[in-house]
Amino acid sequence: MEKICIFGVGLIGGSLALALKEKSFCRQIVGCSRNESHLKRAQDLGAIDSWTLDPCEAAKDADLIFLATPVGAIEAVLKSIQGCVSEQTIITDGGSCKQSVVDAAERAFGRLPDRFVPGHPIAGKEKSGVDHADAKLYVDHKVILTPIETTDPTAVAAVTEMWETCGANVQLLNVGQHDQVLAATSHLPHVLAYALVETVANTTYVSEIFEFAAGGFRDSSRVASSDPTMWRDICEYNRDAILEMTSLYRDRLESLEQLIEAGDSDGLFELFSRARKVRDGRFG
Ligand SMILES: NC(=O)c1ccc[n+]([C@@H]2O[C@H](COP(=O)([O-])OP(=O)(O)OC[C@H]3O[C@@H](n4cnc5c(N)ncnc54)[C@H](O)[C@@H]3O)[C@@H](O)[C@H]2O)c1
Ligand SMILES: O=C(O)C(=O)C[C@]1(C(=O)O)C=C[C@@H](O)C=C1
Repeated sequence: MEKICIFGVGLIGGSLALALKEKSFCRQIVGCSRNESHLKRAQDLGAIDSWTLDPCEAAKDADLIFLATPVGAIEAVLKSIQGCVSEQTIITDGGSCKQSVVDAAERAFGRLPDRFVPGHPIAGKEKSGVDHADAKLYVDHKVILTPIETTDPTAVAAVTEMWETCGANVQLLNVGQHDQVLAATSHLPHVLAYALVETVANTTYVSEIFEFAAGGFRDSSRVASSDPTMWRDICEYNRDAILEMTSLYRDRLESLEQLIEAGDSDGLFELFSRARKVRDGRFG
């Protein structure tokens, strides 16, 4: 490819840029966002060759555009390039929920462009910004693409090749499946981690709790250090699937509370053993 354009050169966009540069996947990578200092930093770190604050300037002549802003900004970005992007240009994204991105693209273009390939790398960190970008972030991680019936298969193949160049394994899912599965595996754990830290932060012994916290609290709360804008947007744009999971979780927590309250040691042992078996069976 000649030119790749990345909107939002933070952790996800910056990591993609670094990986593609390492493999010489394209001749030039152009960054675009609203924040000049982020773009300058991305250029200093060697993630992008050049940058502009003008979306049309960035998108013009691009072979591929990657959207790596928070999901709530995707519609505005698409609207800003809608009149200046070639029909041949492949557009893809890394947003954490997919129905909202498909809806945003339909609103921006009037219909989902055939060469728009919704995507989501299942890799990341609780740190955001290009300073935390890493060329190896996607190695041996899955990337989910959620094309619809009208998506051009050659665009899907090109996006697949791009991710495989970064060392990722690409899999296809439909949009609804993606949003439900990710609500369970990623969005619920983040909501729980934020709630856990909020719970602890409002207890009397908060300073002692942080002082004496070892692996348990650190591991369970790690993702509460994630970017609040990103997670605000995900909760807004995958609302229904997340609420379904929080409701199931609340029921399970209540059953657990009842077992503890009743001193039901057999019940507790069975529940913990079942959960451990399920987790060990998949993650070892
Ligand atoms: N962080 C993760 O672990 C992770 C993993 C997979 C997918 N994602 C998704 O990737 C996307 C980016 O996340 P990130 O962690 O790289 O965030 P980040 O904060 O590191 O980077 C986001 C970038 O977008 C830019 N930006 C914000 N609003 C913009 C706008 N209106 N127009 C143009 N640029 C704008 C910011 O300047 C920033 O450089 C999000 O949609 C997120 O849901 C994140
Ligand atoms: O490892 C982490 O810190 C992450 O939060 C990564 C993680 C996840 O939940 O697994 C976060 C959001 C994504 O959209 C994909 C990956």
